[in-house]
Amino acid sequence: MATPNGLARIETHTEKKMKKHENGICHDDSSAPVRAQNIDELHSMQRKRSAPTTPIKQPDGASPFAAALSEEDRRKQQLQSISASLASLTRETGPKVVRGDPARKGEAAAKPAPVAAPPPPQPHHHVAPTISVSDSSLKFTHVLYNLSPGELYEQAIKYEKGSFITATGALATLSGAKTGRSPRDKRIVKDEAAAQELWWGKGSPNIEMDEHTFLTNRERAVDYLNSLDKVFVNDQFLNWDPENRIKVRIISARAYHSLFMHNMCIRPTEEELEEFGTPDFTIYNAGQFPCNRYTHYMTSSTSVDINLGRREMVILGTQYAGEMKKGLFGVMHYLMPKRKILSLHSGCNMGRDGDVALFFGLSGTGKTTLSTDHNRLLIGDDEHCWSDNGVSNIEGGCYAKCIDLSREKEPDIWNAIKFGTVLENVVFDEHTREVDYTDKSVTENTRAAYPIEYIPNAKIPCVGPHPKNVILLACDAFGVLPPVSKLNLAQTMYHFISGYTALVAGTEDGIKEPQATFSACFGAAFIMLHPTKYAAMLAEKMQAYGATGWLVNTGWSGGRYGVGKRIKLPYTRKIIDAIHSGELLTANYQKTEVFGLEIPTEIDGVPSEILDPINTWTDKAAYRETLLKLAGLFGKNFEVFASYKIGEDSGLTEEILAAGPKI
Ligand SMILES: Nc1ncnc2c1ncn2[C@@H]1O[C@H](COP(=O)(O)OP(=O)(O)O)[C@@H](O)[C@H]1O
Ligand SMILES: C=C(OP(=O)(O)O)C(=O)O
Ligand SMILES: [Ca+2]
Ligand SMILES: [Mn+2]
Repeated sequence: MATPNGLARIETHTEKKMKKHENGICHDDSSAPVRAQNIDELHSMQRKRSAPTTPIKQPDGASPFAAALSEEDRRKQQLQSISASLASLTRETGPKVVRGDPARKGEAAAKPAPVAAPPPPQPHHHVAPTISVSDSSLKFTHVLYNLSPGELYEQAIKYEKGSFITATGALATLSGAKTGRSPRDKRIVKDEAAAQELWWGKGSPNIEMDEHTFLTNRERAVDYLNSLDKVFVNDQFLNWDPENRIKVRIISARAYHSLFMHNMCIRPTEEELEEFGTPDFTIYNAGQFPCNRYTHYMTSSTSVDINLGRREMVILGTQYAGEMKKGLFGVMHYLMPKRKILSLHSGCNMGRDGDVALFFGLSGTGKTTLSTDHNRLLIGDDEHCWSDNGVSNIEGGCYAKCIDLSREKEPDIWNAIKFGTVLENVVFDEHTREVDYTDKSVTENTRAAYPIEYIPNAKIPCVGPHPKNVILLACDAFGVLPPVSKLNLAQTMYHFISGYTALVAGTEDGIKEPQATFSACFGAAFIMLHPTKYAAMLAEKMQAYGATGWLVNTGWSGGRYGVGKRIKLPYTRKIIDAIHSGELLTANYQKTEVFGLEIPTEIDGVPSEILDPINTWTDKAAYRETLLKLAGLFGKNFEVFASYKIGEDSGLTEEILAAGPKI
């Protein structure tokens, strides 16, 4: 049979099966037609109704009817709890919250609003008189509760400008004007307890604010969130140690923030969600809305406020998602030491034989990169606890830097950037959606946030035995620290308290060039107590469990920044391999001048000449001068710690003081 253009007509498989009816019309009745009467009905068939969030536990003999009621009660309780979280402190009730997407009309919104719970007790007298009626009590706030990544993708793409799906399925988004943390805008309420317990004053990250100002900002955030059609609520956990798990609630305005925390915190199972109850800590993220400069203490339009007494954190004026995860980390730095548990700004992994290593270091020094090791099990990349039971990850995800990311050098991180992953501030091809990881147009601090199970050899649950190696990472922009040194306990403490690195551009707002920084405990921005408190706990644990300390320079070699080059990642990996395997424990060592560091003379797979940095510098006089300059900076930085005792043992304090560089 020929068609008008002369080509033979192709007979399809279906045509063959078609039967000719009497009236001569063809029907393809090989499959039953859809049962929908119209398009709306067809669309409604596409989505299967979720089973109740939790399987209903039925006590013996209870009727299924009673069980169904309790499921409804449970949902009502959940909404009441969220309504209470969102309650203004100056109005009588919380907002009318309903579950579901306001865009999906006829579902949740049609139902009467549940009774709002009363706000939490008001501890302070300076709260304004109660006004019982306002416009906000006439509207509904839709709650999008613990949405799945698919649902959050759709919310982001529909409603948040700058949200796109990349070629590998990640959700690319923009964090707005802030592309890094704002440590100078982080404030802690200095109430009586906090005044006594926390570290205040010179060197401390804790900038004070009073309770009244906190409540002013909290009200600003709550009013902003309640003025929206919908808010996202995440109920999740922190800390894989079941005895010390913390329940967190994150209330945010953006699907981006909800998906970020979905990835970064521990995701509850349906059963765990059923028993969630009241959160231990709540974040109000109103990051798109600024704080008010007329408010006392406010010095910019950004404020990240923590109130330990109220167990709340308020974010105004920054959408950088890292504020949430690092804010909670600060809270853990307060809560855990109270329970004699050491909180650590470190990555952590474990060998197949159960040998655990910690990787301390400031932003950009390699915690995420080096703890993600194809030959070892990943426990976590950034935040851990060390208790009498061993180590546990605080988080449920990783937050990797993506600048210059390559498939060859970091295959596991590369492959984790897929459906579900949040990609912040990256640049991609408009059409192919291929990401250009070298592009710094938006920021140098481009990031990927993914659930830890996206790393193929993640250790789930993320816990492990006591660490064998404690690796201190420093990205030395001066290029004078050796690629690796073995430390005795006093040296480990000296370098832990010093927390030296070159702060790499981007992660903190306003830093454009690497610069030398000292950050106590490799995380001064997050610690709450005096650094010596954490140092004493670390010393005690390292001694008790016989861990060895190492100092690894992941920074420059052959000259300072601008002259030398960053040590090649494959060499650093070989060094780390030699630490894990035990090879470096038995190597030959020599001692460096000034810093008095023990450096190995040989490591498998690493050129021996780079092990002593002096060999890599052509200008030896410049090397010595730079070495002395850095030693001077260390000495000056340590002065403030010289008057503190570390632990019960004054002998250790003396040793630590003596473990620094000699000029
Ligand atoms: N020798 C090296 N060791 C570790 N990281 C390196 C090295 N050279 C370059 N890098 C890069 O430095 C960055 C380290 O960042 P990351 O691991 O995210 O740090 P952190 O988790 O401590 O903030 C990565 O982008 C990594 O590719
Ligand atoms: C998110 C951060 O972590 P890091 O850079 O240590 O990975 C940060 O410091 O903002
Ligand atoms: Ca990291
Ligand atoms: Mn970190």
